[in-house]
Amino acid sequence: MAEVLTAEAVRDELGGLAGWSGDPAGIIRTVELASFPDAVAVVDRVAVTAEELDHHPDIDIRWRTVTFRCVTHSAGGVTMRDMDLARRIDEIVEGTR
Ligand SMILES: C[C@H](O)[C@H](O)[C@H]1CNC2=NC(N)=NC(=O)C2=N1
Repeated sequence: MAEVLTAEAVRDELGGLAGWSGDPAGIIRTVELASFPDAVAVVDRVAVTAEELDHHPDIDIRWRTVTFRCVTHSAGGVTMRDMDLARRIDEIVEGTR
């Protein structure tokens, strides 16, 4: 099972993930899309990737603002699987804009 990262390791990893913040309890990024359908489309693409990875973010949609939170629930904290998922979410968001 993936190991929970230390606070220092999370800080280091977040240095390479623009727009993400957080700590070993979870990392989050909020993005604003052009419209509600665009926001839902991003979430739909993230859903496909999450199924591929068998790793799923917590997602909050408010009109055209989407917040993704990544934490490995089974491990009780943030692991490298969350960093990998965050990078994949970034690719999807940037590809939608
Ligand atoms: C059986 C399956 O691997 C697990 O239930 C997965 C699914 N997706 C998951 N996603 C996240 N973020 N944390 C988990 O612990 C998790 N567990």
